[in-house]
Parts: sequence; structure tokens; C-alpha cells
Amino acid sequence: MEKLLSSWSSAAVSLPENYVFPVHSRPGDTTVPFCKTLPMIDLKAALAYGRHNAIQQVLEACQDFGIFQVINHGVNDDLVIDTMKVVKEFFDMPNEDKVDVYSEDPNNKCRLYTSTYDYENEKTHLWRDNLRHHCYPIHDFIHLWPKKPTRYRDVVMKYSLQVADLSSRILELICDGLGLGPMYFGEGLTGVQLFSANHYPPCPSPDLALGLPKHCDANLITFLQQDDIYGLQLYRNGEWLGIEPIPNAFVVILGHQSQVISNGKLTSPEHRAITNSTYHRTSIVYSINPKPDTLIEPAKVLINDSNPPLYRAYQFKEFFKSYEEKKDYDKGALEDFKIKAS
Ligand SMILES: O=C(O)CCC(=O)C(=O)O
Ligand SMILES: [Fe+2]
Repeated sequence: MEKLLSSWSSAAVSLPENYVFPVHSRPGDTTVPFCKTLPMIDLKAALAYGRHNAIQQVLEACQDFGIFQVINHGVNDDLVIDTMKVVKEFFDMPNEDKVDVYSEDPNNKCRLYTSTYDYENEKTHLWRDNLRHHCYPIHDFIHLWPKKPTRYRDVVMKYSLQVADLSSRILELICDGLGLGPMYFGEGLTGVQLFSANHYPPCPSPDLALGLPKHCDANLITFLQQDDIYGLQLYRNGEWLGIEPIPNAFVVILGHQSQVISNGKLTSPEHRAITNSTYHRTSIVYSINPKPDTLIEPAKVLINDSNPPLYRAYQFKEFFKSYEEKKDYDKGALEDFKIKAS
């Protein structure tokens, strides 16, 4: 547990060498402008104008940005606040209360660890601790979740169920918008669901370190809840832009698999998490992933002579292995899966 940032970072006066990112990927000046054009969807209002209107708003956001904020989403506001609170309480606990879930084994279905799954071999450590556990179907995994704080399991269970429901509603809108036919995003594409809480303590050199480097999410889709402390940045048209924290909003982010299934019609955005020298920051990620054996391919209904497949079919586990081995987490992760023009 001594590797955890929360064990030593508060006493650090300078950034250790192995946290300093190479010049080309370090953030430098982190004060970038907010992305003022980021789509913001009021789901309730959008649906009030008819399902067709909601489909159009979601699809446009997914095509143009691949990332948007959603408010009036149907997940209970008090529950959202309470979940952030209980997760912060978890990270605030002394080490002896967290030791049960600390694990250096990436195969563990519930674990607290620091940086990436591959701490020993990574070139630069990330300035984050992460608590991650499976949560679907919930009763297969809840017994593995943290026992403390005592409210943790109850609150996170309610949260997971409601965010899973939101994810189904958003995926149905995407499915209808793309014309994929009913239930395209079924168990195979959504059957692995993870609750992942990132904790970024104050960092002595936010210009040199990163909470998470530039990446696209490997999954199908992410529902991210930001703290009131800013730290999420989007790489768009060659520049970094901040994603403004909006109370109780979810940031919806399409993963690589959505880009492949839509044959490039939808985009998976590159993003990162910066640190700051003053505040602890926490983000909660609800991540929808395919099952390992699921075949991922551009949806057949989207393919025709004028729209040939851009990606070959593969099993999700093949993609994931390459994503982790190549440690090429951004757009490059899809290179080996592209069908090259002959
Ligand atoms: O902490 C954040 O805002 C970003 C988290 C993120 O991108 C991820 O966990 O994949
Ligand atoms: Fe991400």
C-alpha cells in the first residue's frame, strides 16, 4: 500500500522523477479555455419534444464530438451527490481501512491500486489512485466491494442500477439514430460494467505530471461524473480544451468500440485528466464494456458499396490485449484493426 499516492503524496515537496512525463506528452500550462461548444443535452426537455428530437441531439453530439454533457438524465440528484460523498469518504479513510481491497493483481474484480494495471513496467507513473470493481450483474460482485464506509455498498448499488438504466436509454437513442435495429446493444456489447473511481491528490508539479494521459476509452461508452474540481480535458482539432464541471451532470464519452461499430460515423474522443497543486479531485466513471468473447465489427446495416467497412471484425479480448500491450491508448489503438486500402 506504500505505493498509493494517498500514502505519501501529502508529504512530497517535489515531483519524483518517475512521475515526470516526456516533453511531448506533459501538459505544461494546464490553464486552457473551456470547450464552449461542447454539446449539453437536457434529456427530459429533449424527449418532451418527441423521441425523434432526442435521437437527433444525441446522434449529432456523438458524430461531431463523441462527448457531451447530459442533465435531467433521470439519475436521482441526491444519489449522485451521495455517491461522490461516499467515494471521497473511502479515499479519506486510513490505510488500515482500505487494505482489504488493495490489490496488485489486475485480474481482481474489485481492487484499489495506483497508476495503471502495470505499475512495475510502465515508463511514467500516473498521478492517481483508482478503486475499480465490476457491478453487473450486481449480485455477482457486491460481496467483493469495500465494506467501509458502511454505506458504500448500499449507495453504490443504487447508483450503479440507475446509471446502468441511463446507459440503456442513451444507447437505445444511439441505436435508433444509427438505424441498427432493436436491441443491438444487448448483453454481448454491454455485459461487463465497471464502477471506477479516480482519486487525484494535490500534485507538486501539475505541469509535468498527469492523472491520465491522452487516451480514448477502450470500452463502448462511459458515464463520467466530475467533481466540482475541474480536471478533464478534451483534445479537439489539435488543441486541449477544458470540460467544465456542471453539478450533477454526466459527461458521456464514446469509447473505441462505438467508433468501430458505427464504422467511423461516431467518434471516440481523446481526453486526459490533469492535476492541480491545491485540491484533491475525484471522478467517478461508470464504464460499459463488451464481454471478452463478443465479436466487434462495423454494424452490417451500415455497410454497402459506398460505405465499405473501415475495421475488421475481432473479439473484444483481442482488442483489449493489444490496447494494454501497445500502451497506445489514443487513436493509435485502432490502427491494427483498420482495413487498409490495397
Ligand atoms: O478523471 C477524469 O475526469 C477522467 C477519467 C477518465 O478519462 C477515465 O477514467 O477514463
Ligand atoms: Fe477516459
